[in-house]
Order: sequence, then structure tokens, then C-alpha cells
Amino acid sequence: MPRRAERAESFCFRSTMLLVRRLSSPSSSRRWLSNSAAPILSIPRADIFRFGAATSRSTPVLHSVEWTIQQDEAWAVVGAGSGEKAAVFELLNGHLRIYPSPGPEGIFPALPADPYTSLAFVSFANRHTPSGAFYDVSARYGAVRDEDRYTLRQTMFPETIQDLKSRSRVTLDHDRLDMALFDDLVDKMGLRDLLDLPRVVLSNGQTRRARILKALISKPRLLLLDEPLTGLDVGNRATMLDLLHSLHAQNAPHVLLGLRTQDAIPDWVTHLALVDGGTLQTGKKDEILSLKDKMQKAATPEALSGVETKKQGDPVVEMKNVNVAYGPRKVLKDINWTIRKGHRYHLRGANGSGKTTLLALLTGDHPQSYTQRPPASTFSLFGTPRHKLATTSVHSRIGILTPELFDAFPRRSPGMTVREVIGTGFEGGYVPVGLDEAEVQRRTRRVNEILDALGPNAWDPTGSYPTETFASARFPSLPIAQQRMVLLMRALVGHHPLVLLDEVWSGMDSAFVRAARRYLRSEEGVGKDQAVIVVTHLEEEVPWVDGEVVRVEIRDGVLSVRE
Ligand SMILES: Nc1ncnc2c1ncn2[C@@H]1O[C@H](COP(=O)(O)OP(=O)(O)OP(=O)(O)O)[C@@H](O)[C@H]1O
Repeated sequence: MPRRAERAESFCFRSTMLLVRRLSSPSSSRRWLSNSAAPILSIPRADIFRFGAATSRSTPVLHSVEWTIQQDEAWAVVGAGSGEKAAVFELLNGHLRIYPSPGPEGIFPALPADPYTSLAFVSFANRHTPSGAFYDVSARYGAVRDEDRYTLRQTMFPETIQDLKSRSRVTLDHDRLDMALFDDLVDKMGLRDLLDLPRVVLSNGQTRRARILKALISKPRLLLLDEPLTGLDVGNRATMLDLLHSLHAQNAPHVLLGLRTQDAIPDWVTHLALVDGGTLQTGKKDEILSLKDKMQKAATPEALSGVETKKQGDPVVEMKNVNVAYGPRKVLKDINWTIRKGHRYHLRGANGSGKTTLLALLTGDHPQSYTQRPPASTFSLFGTPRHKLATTSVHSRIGILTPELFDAFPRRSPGMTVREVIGTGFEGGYVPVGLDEAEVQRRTRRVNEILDALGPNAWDPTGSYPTETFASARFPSLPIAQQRMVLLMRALVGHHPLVLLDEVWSGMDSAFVRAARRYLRSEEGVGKDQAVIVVTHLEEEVPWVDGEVVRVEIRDGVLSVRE
């Protein structure tokens, strides 16, 4: 019997078709595509430059691009480097210069004269926080800012809220607004129960579905979705793919996906655009797949010795009967879990099942981490009851990378250098600290060691990116995949007793993932005196294989541990 939440979040193809009929019904105020026979996209043959870069002297971002998308085709852009895939989406969003110029008719023959008013772009490959400003990772648990109180429903219609108006990326055209469509999509995307909760409390997967919903209710003609499945659990992936397929089949809207080279390609995708080394190979799926296979080397983990999964190793964390509830809403229920030194854990569970909440307890960021006390419950970290530890002391003993930390990490221009960012991992803070000379030397050695292991040597295919250039680059100026890698180095640099890695692979292409997995499997990466928890929905992203890893699963807030 499927669980209630699963039933609520699943939908059948038939009901999707009803929805699609609504999306494409004649009562819709506008037709989806202004010219029904013309291609969606047409770039005859061109080089692509940044605006301001001289054509004669600069290297194009993408060269010799030749790409046509017909209305009955379904395309995915597959990127070996997320920076390069991002460049393709920049091109489609009109942020790059096309040479020779496509002329007044532009590159979207089937879209209206100003195509960008009918195109929506949602990316999960890149962070979407607009400024480099710091925000509080724990805001979700305390609703510290006024805007954190806005419900999901309110943020869907920002024009109803004065101070959200100016921040809305997707502006809703009232002419196109269709409440029946909104209601249908809310049900099909399993968001009904969440509509009146503050937007900030939504889990990652819930937030991602909400962002796609927001784009769809603006009724774009063309929907660009970069890595839409990132962070979605297996059930929600299938649901989302079915929905996108049905919408695409009716051109309501036409959907173009962005995928990483290691991602599975949906069956209904007919054509691929493979971006690699500044070139874009376009064509039928099978032809391009054979090229892709050559690029993607097998990433099967090597045999590993020394990792324990038996009930040995001193406890790093002990949880007995730990609970988290918001009023009547119970999110974690009687959690019993001993996390031990030397053990590697794979934590999984459907979207909204409680994984992030559990991690927020472990980092001490969740206010209810204080309230877990005997006799009702026990919660100790590093041998001390949590309520007797200062949160900063907890932070200084945990190496961590999560989507929330990735978004929150300061990026105000010009920002810290890569070396400085990695160095902040020793203390777990966000800024470098003053130290005595011996400690500076020790830390410098360790930072150099990790830069050798996970810097450009490990993932730059050209071999021409000096580690020192990378180390002194400004963190905010790096492409997203490299920023993730730097924050992974920050999480591992201090050899902390507990390492928490939540969805660290999103936005990372296969070369980065291979390098990171290899390092995590080595003694230099994480030692026998450390416990590591990896959170991912995808088995292939777990660095360890059966026998090396303890499987931990949360279902609706109930945790089970399989040693
Ligand atoms: N302050 C809050 N009030 C009410 N519900 C909350 C609050 N904070 C979190 N929740 C709910 O708790 C549940 C667990 O959220 P959590 O982020 O831990 O899920 P998750 O397993 O990490 O999901 P995902 O895989 O999508 O990241 C969600 O349904 C979320 O909406």
C-alpha cells in the first residue's frame, strides 16, 4: 500500500492529460506558439561571445554552433562542465552575443517578437540567491525575517505583497493568470498541503517543485529547465518527468531540459545538444549518446579497505527517542541512532521526510536540538549532551556542505580567495581567523594537500590550470561547479570527527564527482576517526558500496538503520 504522502504526491497520466487539455484549451487567452510550423529555435551557424568581447580578438564562449529545434522534437542540453551548460542557457536567455547576428527575426521563430516575455528559465544547477549577501541558515527554523513569514501561496502571487513585488523573477501577467490551472498544477505537483505554510519551511525538494510551478503558472511558451530533477526523490522524479512530458507533448509549453553527463536521459527526449570544450554537438539522441559515452569514463568505485560497518567505533553522536514537531506536525519521530567513528552512512528518504531537519539537529542549528533532554530523550554530540554545548563549539567540530550552506556562503564582491574559503573550514566559520605561526604553517600544509587532491589537477581535462592560480582566484568569480568543489574542500580540510555532505553533487559534472568520490574513499580524504554522512537520492552518487556503508532511511520522520 503506498503511503498517504506518496499517494498525494503521485498522479496518473490520465489526469495529467486533463490538465494538459486545460493548458492548451482554446479558452486560454493566448496561443502557446505564435507560428505553429516554424522551428522553436534556429541558429544557422554562429560563434557565441560575451557582450563587449571583440569578435576578432576574443575566444568565443561556444564556437560553430549550428542548432535547430523543431516543434515536434524534445531536446536536452547535456553538459560535461556545468559552466559550459550554463553558457548554453545564457545563450538561450539572450545574455550572450551571436555572431553573425541572427537578424531582427531572432533565434526563436515560433515565439512572439519579444521572445523573452514568453520564455521561462528555472535552474537548479546554479544557486538562485540573487545577491552575495549573507543570510541565516537557520532562518527556516525561526522565521527571523518578515519575508520569511510569507506563505507559499503568497509568494506565488508576489504582486499581492508590496515588498515582494520588486524581487519577483517571473512576473505574472494577469491576462494569462488562470487560477484553475494553478489549482490543477498544485494538486499534480503534490503541493496542496504546503500552500499555507511559510515558504521558508519547505524542504529542498518541495521548494524545487514550487519553483517549477511558479514558472508554469506564468504560462511560458518555452520552458528552460536546467537540472530539474536535482534533489527530487525517486517518486517525485518520475512524477515530474511525466508531467513535463505531457506538457511538452502539447507544446504547452515546449520544454527544454538541461542535464549533467551522468544523468539518465528521459525516454521521451529525442534529441541532444552536448556541450564540451566550447563546442555544441547537436543531433538525434542515439548519435549524440555514442559521443557522450566516450566522454564519460566508468566511475565504479575501487575496492576499499579499512572502512568499518560493524557495530564498532566510539560514538560521535547518540540519539535516543529524539523528536521534532511544529505544533501538531511531527517531523521526526522517536529517532534512535548512534553515529560511530570510522563509519560511512548513506542517509536517504523522500522529499519532506525529515533529512534536513535531522542534519539541523546534528549541527545544533535547530532550536529543538536543545529540548532533547532526559528522561524523555537523549541527544549527545561528541560525548557531551547537546544542551551543554555552545552551538559554535558544535560547528567547529563538523565538516559540512549542504545546499543551504552553499546558498548562504558569503560572496560579496570581491570575496575571499579560494585558499581563504577552504581555510574557514578549520573553525567552521565564514571568515578567516588570526592564528599563531605554527598553526598557520600546519593549516597551510593541509590546505595545499587538499588543493592538490581536489583542485584543477583532479578535474581540469586540459591540465593547463595551475593549482596556485585556482587557489588565489576569488571564490565568487568561479563557475558554480568549482565553487561547490571549494566548499567540499572546506568541509574536509579540518578532518572533523563528523562530516555531513548533503546533495554535494548537484551542479557538479562527472569529472568533479569522480575526483570527489575518489578522495572520499581515501584515507587522506576521511580517516578512520571520522564519521561521514552522505545524503543523496541517487545510489550512484554514494562514494561507498555495500559492506562499506551503513544505510539509513527516513520515512515520514521515522528512521531505520541497516548496518
Ligand atoms: N517550521 C516548520 N513548520 C512546519 N513544517 C516544517 C517546518 N520546517 C520544516 N517543516 C516540514 O518538515 C518536513 C521535513 O523537512 P526537511 O527539510 O527535513 O525534509 P527533507 O527530507 O530534507 O526533504 P528534501 O529531500 O526535499 O530536502 C517538510 O514537510 C517541511 O515542510
